[in-house]
Amino acid sequence: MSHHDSPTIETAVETSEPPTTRPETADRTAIEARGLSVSYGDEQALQAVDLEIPDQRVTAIIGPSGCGKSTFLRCLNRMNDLVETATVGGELLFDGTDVYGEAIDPVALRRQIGMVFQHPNPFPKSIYDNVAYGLRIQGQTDDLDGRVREALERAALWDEVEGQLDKSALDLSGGQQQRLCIARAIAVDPDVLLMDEPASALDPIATGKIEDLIEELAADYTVIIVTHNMQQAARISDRTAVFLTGGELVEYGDTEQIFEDPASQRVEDYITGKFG
Ligand SMILES: Nc1ncnc2c1ncn2[C@@H]1O[C@H](COP(=O)(O)OP(=O)(O)OP(=O)(O)O)[C@@H](O)[C@H]1O
Repeated sequence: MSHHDSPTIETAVETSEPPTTRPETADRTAIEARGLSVSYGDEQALQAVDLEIPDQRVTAIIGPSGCGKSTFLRCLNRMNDLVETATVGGELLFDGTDVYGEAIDPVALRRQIGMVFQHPNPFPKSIYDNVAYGLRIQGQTDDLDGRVREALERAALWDEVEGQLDKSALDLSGGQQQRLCIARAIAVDPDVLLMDEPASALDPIATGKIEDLIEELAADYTVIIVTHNMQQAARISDRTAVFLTGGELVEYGDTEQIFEDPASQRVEDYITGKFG
């Protein structure tokens, strides 16, 4: 731990505004990693990560390319199961239950821990059918219209698509497609939303809408976002975890503290753009 004599670190971000206005209630832990390690074959991608992620907050995962951000995210809903060479060690608890324990059904887990990807990936179906998809699979078809509408409202898309739900999802703009993917993810009422660079393929206006939406979603969901964009992490997250090369979690804390007064010199160098 290094200490700074002067608080005047020139960071690349503007952090004078508090990132959220949500009431500060005692944080409940939604996800806890204890010594979580991941390797792909011989290559270690995460090194014994200890991390407690609070419920109903936005947690940002930042760090340079290849530092294991996506790997960490993909552990949380066991997407790494789909990578043959991946081995996972240590412990990962979701609401106190071992995510890699025998009692866990990965399909059921992914219903509780939804995911939104970098590039919007709606199905080549209507707007309605995209949102209804998971609900139909789960047999939750009573008041389907109402549920579809509610998900679109929560994803801040309803006003733009009302009256045209039969239109193909592929005819929407990129930003609308991403909000549709968020609607599709929240329609099945998950607890956690994982977002892997959800705005990096979007223009600034569409990005702003996604950022506003993410802050709103944290009222109901635990949101974990991987981003390359430090200003974005500073704007929308409550907590920030900084991973550095080799899959090491170097620092984790309140976003304001991480950006204004990081404990680690390496994190300060990364945030101020000295590398990465
Ligand atoms: N499916 C895979 N098979 C083998 N190696 C992988 C696989 N996925 C990731 N890796 C390796 O694991 C390390 C961490 O990758 P990961 O994608 O988690 O990093 P990241 O921080 O998300 O990177 P980026 O910011 O570039 O998306 C990298 O060295 C990467 O090459």
